[in-house]
Amino acid sequence: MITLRDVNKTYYTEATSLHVLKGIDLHIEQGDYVSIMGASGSGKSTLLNILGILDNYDTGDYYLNNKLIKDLSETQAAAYRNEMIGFVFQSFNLINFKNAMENVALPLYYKNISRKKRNAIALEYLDRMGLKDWAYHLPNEMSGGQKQRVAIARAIISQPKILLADEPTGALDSQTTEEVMQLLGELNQTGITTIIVTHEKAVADETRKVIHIKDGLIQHIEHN
Ligand SMILES: Nc1ncnc2c1ncn2[C@@H]1O[C@H](COP(=O)(O)OP(=O)(O)OP(=O)(O)O)[C@@H](O)[C@H]1O
Repeated sequence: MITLRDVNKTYYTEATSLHVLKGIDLHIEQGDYVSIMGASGSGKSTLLNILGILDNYDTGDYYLNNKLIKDLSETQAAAYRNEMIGFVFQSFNLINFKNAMENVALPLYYKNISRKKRNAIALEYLDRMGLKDWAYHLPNEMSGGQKQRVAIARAIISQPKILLADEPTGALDSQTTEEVMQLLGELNQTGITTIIVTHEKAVADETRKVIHIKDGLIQHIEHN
C-alpha cells in the first residue's frame, strides 16, 4: 500500500540547509500497525508529513496504492489525502468553540451531506468512542483522553484507509494512554493501516512493527 524508495528531504532556510531524510526505503502493507521511533530531530514528523501528503519530498519515490505522489497536482494531492488519510495529533487540534459532535462532523462538511445527517453520523462515531454523552460538550470541558477520542472519531469519520498519528499519547497520562492505544488497536483490527510516531516504548510495543529512525535513515525495523 505504501512504498517509499530512496526518499530524501532537505529543509532550506535563508542561511542554511538541513538534510533531514537521507534515503528512506520503506514498505507498509495494507492493514499494518506500525510505529516510528527515534531521537528528537531524527526526522520522524517529517516522514509522517510526507506519508500524509502534507509535505513534499525532494527526490525518490512515494507510491500510495500504486499512485506516484509527486505526479499529483496540488488539488489532486489534497483530494487523495482527504480520501485516503486521517490524522491525529498530540495536541488534538480540536476547534474550541465547537462541541464534540460538531468537531467530529467537520470533515463531512465538504462532502455535500446535510447538517442533520452529518451530526447523526458524528453521534454514531462518538458512540463508538464511548463518548455519546459528551456530544454537546466543548473541548475545554473534556479530559485529554476524551479530547483525543473526539479527534480520533473526526479522523476516521471519512473512512480513510490510513490513520497517521503524531505522538497521539504525548499529552496523556499512562492510564489514558492505554485507553487510547486500546482504541487505536481496535481500529487497526477493522483494517485501517495505522502509523504512529511515538517516543514511548509502551506505545510502540502495542504495534506490530517498530521503525527505528536515526539521523534521517531507517536503522532497523523491529517486529513485535
Ligand atoms: N519546516 C521546517 N523548516 C526547517 N527545518 C525544519 C522544519 N521542520 C523540521 N525541521 C528540522 O528538521 C529536523 C527534523 O525534524 P522532525 O520534526 O522531522 O524531527 P522529529 O524526529 O519528529 O523530532 P521530535 O521528536 O522532536 O518531534 C529538526 O532538526 C527540525 O528542526
